[in-house]
Amino acid sequence: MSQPAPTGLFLSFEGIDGAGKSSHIAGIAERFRAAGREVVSTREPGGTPLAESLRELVLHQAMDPLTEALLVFAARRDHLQQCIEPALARGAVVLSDRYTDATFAYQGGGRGFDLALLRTLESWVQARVDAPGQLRQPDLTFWFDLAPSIAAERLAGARAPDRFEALDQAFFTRVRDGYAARAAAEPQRFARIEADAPREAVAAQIARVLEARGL
Ligand SMILES: Nc1ncnc2c1ncn2[C@@H]1O[C@H](COP(=O)(O)OP(=O)(O)O)[C@@H](O)[C@H]1O
Ligand SMILES: Cc1cn([C@H]2C[C@H](O)[C@@H](COP(=O)(O)OP(=O)(O)O)O2)c(=O)[nH]c1=O
Repeated sequence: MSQPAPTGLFLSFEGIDGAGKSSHIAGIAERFRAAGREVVSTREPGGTPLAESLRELVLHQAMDPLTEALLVFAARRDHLQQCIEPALARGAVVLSDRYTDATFAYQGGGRGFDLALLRTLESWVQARVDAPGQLRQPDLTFWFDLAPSIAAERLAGARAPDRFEALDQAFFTRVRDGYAARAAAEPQRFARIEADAPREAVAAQIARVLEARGL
């Protein structure tokens, strides 16, 4: 008798720069490993050698908004094909520090790039081979929501800013609005985390979301 296909799980972590998402991913990975799951921790742009090269360009080279959008989607395509899809097919838990919601928030909201064109790129890049007509989207997205003024205070002096982190609070207000619009459009997929809470309280919110979903 053939075995049923393993069930992978795809979680993404989103929010403006400095919202605190990277601080919690290792703990979540540990939770799933302790439950016996294979965990693949990855990030966007990045997650494969080619996509990491594209990340360097996107974060550090000046370019026009269309070039930026095409590069983040090119990186995502390679990441999906080389890393995410094989991991999900093995039944692994994939934890991705950012995914496509970041493109809608940063390139769409922040840069003001045409959302219809982003949706077209999304439909090309994320088309599923195993499920025709469906796009590869996370099963659950944690949105670390935080006022841009607090994020800026956290990041001040914490690390050298890249092309995005150097932008002003008006940019991050538009990025936050971009996330809010994506969350409103897909409320079942999104879990909004009040990220201005202390670290332990943020971790407790995350644990409650996972428990509520039986994860
Ligand atoms: N809940 C929190 N309260 C205060 N500072 C935090 C909190 N979570 C993270 N930080 C700090 O804020 C900065 C940004 O956190 P980080 O996890 O790198 O954010 P992100 O990955 O969302 O950009 C780091 O210096 C981190 O130590
Ligand atoms: C995935 C993605 C990221 N970005 C931006 C958001 C972030 O500013 C940056 C990636 O940085 P981030 O993942 O926050 O890494 P770090 O915490 O190490 O700085 O890339 C986009 O503009 N579009 C995208 O599609």
